[in-house]
Amino acid sequence: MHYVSTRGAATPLDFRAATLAGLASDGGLYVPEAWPTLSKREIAALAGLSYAETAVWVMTPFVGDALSQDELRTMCEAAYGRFSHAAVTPLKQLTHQHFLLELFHGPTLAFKDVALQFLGLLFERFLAGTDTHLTVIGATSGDTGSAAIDALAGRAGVDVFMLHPQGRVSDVQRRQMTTVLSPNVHNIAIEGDFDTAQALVKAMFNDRDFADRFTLSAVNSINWARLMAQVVYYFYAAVRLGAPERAVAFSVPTGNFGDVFAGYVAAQMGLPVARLIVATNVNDILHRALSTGDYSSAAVTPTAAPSMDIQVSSNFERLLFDLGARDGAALAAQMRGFETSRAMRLTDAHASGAAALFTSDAVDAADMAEAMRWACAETGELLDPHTAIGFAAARRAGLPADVPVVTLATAHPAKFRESVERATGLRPTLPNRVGDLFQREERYATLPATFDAVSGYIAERAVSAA
Ligand SMILES: Cc1ncc(COP(=O)(O)O)c(C=O)c1O
Ligand SMILES: N[C@@H](CCOP(=O)(O)O)C(=O)O
Repeated sequence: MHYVSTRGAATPLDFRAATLAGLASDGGLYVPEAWPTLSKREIAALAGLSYAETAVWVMTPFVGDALSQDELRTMCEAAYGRFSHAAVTPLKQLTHQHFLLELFHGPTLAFKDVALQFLGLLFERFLAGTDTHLTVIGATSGDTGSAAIDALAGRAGVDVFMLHPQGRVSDVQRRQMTTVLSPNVHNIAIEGDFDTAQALVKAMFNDRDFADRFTLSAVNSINWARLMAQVVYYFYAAVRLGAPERAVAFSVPTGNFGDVFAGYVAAQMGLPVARLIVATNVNDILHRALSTGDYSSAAVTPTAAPSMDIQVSSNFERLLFDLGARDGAALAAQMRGFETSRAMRLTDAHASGAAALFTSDAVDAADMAEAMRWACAETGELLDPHTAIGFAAARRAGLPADVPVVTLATAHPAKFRESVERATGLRPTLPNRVGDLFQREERYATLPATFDAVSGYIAERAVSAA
């Protein structure tokens, strides 16, 4: 399997090289040269398999010969062995039609652990026996950062520099990052929003001298391996609800469009997906794009669902590439225009292709709180603000009653205790596994949101390849 860039100009890479590279050298994102498919019989055979074994079968076609199947199995067992629930991502039924897929039983209590526990092991495996030292740079609106740090802290051959928007993540999210004091972990609070942090990360990748000097790599969903590992839980949930004989809909709280793009990949692989509901908060660029064709970015509004406070959704580029006949040169021109004007209109092919699978909705603060109250009163479940947005969109999507609708529960409610308590009157308790988070020492730098400040800080601390 080879990976091509959405902007068409970078050399195609195999799985190992694409994983280590993160972003393509032409500024695009890697996608498989073609979607592998699973037959109906192969999908049916996933029923009853453990999560780790499901992951082996879903990821094998993407990995190609970069790992033997036994190696892949050992890595999946180790990654998912760290989850606190035997099912890894359990399904919970809320009503006749609605289900929650709980993705927050990993070490840092959000869905990012599902991919990052695996990615940490992949980096270790691919670096073993080489003298390469990776400088991982990432941007987080709260959850990717802690999951990546948990997966990479103390690992040989890797330093991680994680940028978060100062004051715009919850206190639990911040502490999960800043209390990890391993020498290879470097937290940076930037004086700006998540979009600015993500743009700085991309700018450092696009500075080829800098990228080569420090052997940059990515843990955000710009890294294909992240998305590949997220495809697995769509299969895992759907076969439990009757796939491949029955189509299942998913409602996905969305910011950077990575999680829901993984659902799109599952559908391309042959999973019968009735609908993908893209649920945003008031930072609704994706809802506007999918409902009106207007992909134009406004200033980010801070909300109670801070991990989705995003107005430039990096993985949307992957969808545009696939729906636009994989014309990298045309997309590169379109993306350059967007980078200058922060505005873009979807083509007819983009709009009609997206409409075939995606529905979208933007959920405001009042409707989010109402979804939390309803779930608590009627089902006894405490939803975190992101999950509540997905659930609100799922309930008002109006899908036929015989279509099961699975809302991805992307974070544990205790990560957002204040918001949950405000809506429901109940304060979720932090699971024991996060321990004495509020007693630990914090360490992070605060920097202006400029390329020079951040790249200079990294250059002083990262290991140079030269
Ligand atoms: C808890 C939570 N829910 C939803 C999202 C949105 O996911 P994505 O960025 O993949 O669209 C994020 C951030 O990525 C998150 O941390
Ligand atoms: N919500 C994310 C933002 C980064 O998304 P990613 O999936 O591209 O890593 C976060 O919590 O950091």
